[in-house]
Amino acid sequence: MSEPLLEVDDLTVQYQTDDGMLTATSNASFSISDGEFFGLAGESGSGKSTLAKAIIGGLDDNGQVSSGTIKYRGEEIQDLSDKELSQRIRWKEISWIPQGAMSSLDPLQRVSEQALEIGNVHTDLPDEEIRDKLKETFDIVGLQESRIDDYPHQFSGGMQQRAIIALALFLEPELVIADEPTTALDVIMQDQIFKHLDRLKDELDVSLLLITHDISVIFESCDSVAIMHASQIAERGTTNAVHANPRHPYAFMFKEAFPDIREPKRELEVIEGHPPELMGEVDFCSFADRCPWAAPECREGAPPTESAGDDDPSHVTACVRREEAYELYQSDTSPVDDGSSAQSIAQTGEGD
Ligand SMILES: Nc1ncnc2c1ncn2[C@@H]1O[C@H](COP(=O)(O)OP(=O)(O)OP(=O)(O)O)[C@@H](O)[C@H]1O
Repeated sequence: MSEPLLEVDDLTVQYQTDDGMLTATSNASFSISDGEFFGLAGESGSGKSTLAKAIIGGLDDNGQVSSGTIKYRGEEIQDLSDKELSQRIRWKEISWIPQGAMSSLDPLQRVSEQALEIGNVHTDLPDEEIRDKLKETFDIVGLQESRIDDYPHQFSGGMQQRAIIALALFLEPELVIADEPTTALDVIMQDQIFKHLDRLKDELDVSLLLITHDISVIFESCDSVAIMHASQIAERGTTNAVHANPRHPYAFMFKEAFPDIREPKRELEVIEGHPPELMGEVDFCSFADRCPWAAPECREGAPPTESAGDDDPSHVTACVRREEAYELYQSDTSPVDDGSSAQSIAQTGEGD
């Protein structure tokens, strides 16, 4: 099998705070292949943006990769200097659409001028070639080539977002990291953006790391998915396997918290409680306090990441009760409560 494009292995990222070390990402592992669309989902504060920033070398000054590796085409890049990352990796190999990117467009500069600035820093290409590349990408994201010299305010919100995607793509990177690229847009605009992302897959063979709190978007547009809760990857695998057969309580409850076009209309799940404060090492399941099925061992060590037990070898979950939790959940949410509900098991301690 060919080497993955990006391989994140056992990655822990921490921030120095006044109260000590905060762990934002704990022992995260996943890989992305050429042309693969990979979705990273989880609620706010789960560590998604931190992972993205660690990959691109854009952590805040108080952040650090404490352990683990990030390999790009087999080369470890987590310790590269900012200069090396800028010269060799950023924009040309991996580009990044940060959260709130719409405000990152400079209102005083034409989009083409912003592209020239990026192109001049990261490549030796002549200006005319940079402009040509931008025109080609404008076309792919559904903007008229003639509009590369417009100012951002001459575009609608959805068009601005597509201009940002064009800026992330025009140097033909292998991997685009898009952090909540459609959050500020209405549903129709979101839909248009995702149609254009599909074209990227077909026409450019680019890989995508799509970060969003909205897992329904990932189920519609990605090949694989990882679901994060409070620094830990709870579950990951192909989108089809995780959609059909979620094993981690956070994975299935989170899935049920969003509408799903593949399924009949239903009430949306509400996940009670809040993620814990993660000071120091996360040597327990970070979902245990919110999980109705938590067993004592969930708090006695970080749960090992193990096969979810289906046909997808990449489908893994970090739950010690992975074999029974979903059945417990279903019996709990079924209309007839026969006394074996998850809540009653959690309350009586039976079944542990
Ligand atoms: N510079 C920082 N200093 C201290 N803590 C930080 C810093 N940046 C992020 N954090 C903390 O790290 C944790 C993970 O944050 P992160 O932004 O990576 O999560 P996220 O899943 O991307 O959330 P969101 O979708 O809201 O951006 C949170 O507890 C957050 O408060």
